Amino acid sequence: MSYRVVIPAAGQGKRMGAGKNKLFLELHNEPVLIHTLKIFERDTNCEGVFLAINPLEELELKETISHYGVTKVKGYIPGGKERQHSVYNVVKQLTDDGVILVHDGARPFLQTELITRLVAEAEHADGAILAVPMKDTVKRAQDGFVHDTIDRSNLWSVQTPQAFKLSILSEAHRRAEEDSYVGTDDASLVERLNAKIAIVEGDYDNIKLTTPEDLYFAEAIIKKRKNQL
Ligand SMILES: Nc1ccn([C@@H]2O[C@H](COP(=O)(O)OP(=O)(O)OP(=O)(O)O)[C@@H](O)[C@H]2O)c(=O)n1
Ligand SMILES: C[C@](O)(CO)[C@H](O)COP(=O)(O)O
Repeated sequence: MSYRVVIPAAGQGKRMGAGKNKLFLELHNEPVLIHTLKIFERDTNCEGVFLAINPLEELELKETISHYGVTKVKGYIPGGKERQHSVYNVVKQLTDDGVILVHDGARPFLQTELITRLVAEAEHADGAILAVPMKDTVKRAQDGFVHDTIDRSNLWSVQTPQAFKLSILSEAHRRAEEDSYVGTDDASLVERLNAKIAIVEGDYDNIKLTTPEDLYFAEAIIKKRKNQL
């Protein structure tokens, strides 16, 4: 099943502390975003990639993408204040209902077979998301003290991609904007439509590069995969 992918790539990378957009940081001599884009470049089911970007980075981005021979990027759309606004800025530009994946530019280790499984699940629900079972105990705190422990048997650590039909994703964002609701993922907006969203078990390699420690994990994942070749 073919799909298009929206990649929010307009963040500032504040928690990474690199003083620039973390998607330009290099992993084994290639920018993080190129690692991510190559996932979709080699997936024949991907019809096109639409990027939410910082316009100030557009020239550098286009030169980088051209240098690495990435051909599937069909749109460079200015991002917004929050990730949600960046995604919606792109979604508003898309036409023709079909499956849309939203995938963080900061998640460069997605495996193609998970995309295939996710898109298949999205066919039979209002959407589908990748997630992995929570490994740590989760507690709610209040004023610096434990308030309660949340039963983690039904808790998932949510990843991207998240897959939806364009019509549903667009309506979810429109409604959220109308209600001034800001969520941390697209599924939380679609949930507000009382939608049925399938969970597809992802893998723990599909990390989001957020803080400096994640770069160590990234090096280890790349080394592991090179050894598997
Ligand atoms: N206004 C924003 C914020 C984030 N993103 C993108 O959304 C993805 C997930 O966001 P996050 O990991 O939070 O990235 P940053 O916002 O850059 O990180 P920080 O919050 O530490 O600044 C990233 O690919 C980021 O580039 C975006 O397109 N527009
Ligand atoms: C969308 C996401 O990656 C799912 O876990 C996460 O919510 C993004 O959070 P961020 O703070 O915008 O990186």
